[in-house]
Amino acid sequence: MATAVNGENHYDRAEEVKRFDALKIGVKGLVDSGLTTIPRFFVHPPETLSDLKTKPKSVVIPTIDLSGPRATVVEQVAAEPSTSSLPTSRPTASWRDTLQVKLGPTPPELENIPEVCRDEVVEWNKQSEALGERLMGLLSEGLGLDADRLKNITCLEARMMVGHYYPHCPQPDLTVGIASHTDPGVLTVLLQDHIGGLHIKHEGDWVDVEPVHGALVVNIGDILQILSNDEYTSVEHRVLANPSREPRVSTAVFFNPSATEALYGPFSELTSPEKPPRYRQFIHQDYMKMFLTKELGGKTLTNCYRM
Ligand SMILES: O=C(O)CCC(=O)C(=O)O
Ligand SMILES: [Fe+2]
Repeated sequence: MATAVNGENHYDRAEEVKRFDALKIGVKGLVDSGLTTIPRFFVHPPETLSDLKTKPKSVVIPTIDLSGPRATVVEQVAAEPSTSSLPTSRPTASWRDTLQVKLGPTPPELENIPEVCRDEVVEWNKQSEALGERLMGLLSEGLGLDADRLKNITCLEARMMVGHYYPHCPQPDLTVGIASHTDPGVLTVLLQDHIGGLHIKHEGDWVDVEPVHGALVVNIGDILQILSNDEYTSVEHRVLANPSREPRVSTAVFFNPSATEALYGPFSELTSPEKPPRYRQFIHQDYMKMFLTKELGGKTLTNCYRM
């Protein structure tokens, strides 16, 4: 809504967002209503939009075959390229709808899941739990630690599944599907469909993560970067607003520690006088509170605890 203040157009963004939320139609509802221009509160600032038009660099993102010999897989996992630049948080509206389901150690609460995909959610919960355990074993071994090291500090126990729906965006140059961020947890297992639009930052450039049929995308999160004392680096990523007529759907399973009152910091086995810890220790629930209340003042979680 535009109201005249001192003869100038005053835009009350918070009020507009509130009115949109109250409609409870989501972005899909807007698109279904035949909208051809996007509401102003979805328009991102020029600093976000300027590099959307730069063609992403073509870099082959390695696909690791988990059925290969264990030592080879560990080597491949440990040698993964890391990103060098760090994002700032810019909380702005995104052109997508989401559905969140809390997973293990308790089973998903079925009443929150639309009936049409309950069986799939329950099955993917099982599969992703097993996959998460395998990946954490490989990532632990990649650090030269016991395969159970991450599991033993509860990194498998608090999982969250998020379903993203990115409908067609009539003005994809003015907004984003998800703004640039790093995932705050230990790791994320992402299943994307064939539409595309996911970018990661690699050596300062945006790189397109082209969908590979039958492959999952695994993101290192901020906690794993801290635990590994920077041996692994959390990956900055974003999703473009979807220009295609066909909606894009993705499912992310986030792995987080369940020991909310425990202290986390770089693994002591990885630090020494020559390799001092690069991060302060923190209590996990303080960390999550900072993430959820966005008290980061434009910093990433890794930057907050970096010494
Ligand atoms: O939809 C995607 O491909 C990415 C989703 C994502 O980055 C997230 O949920 O944190
Ligand atoms: Fe993410």
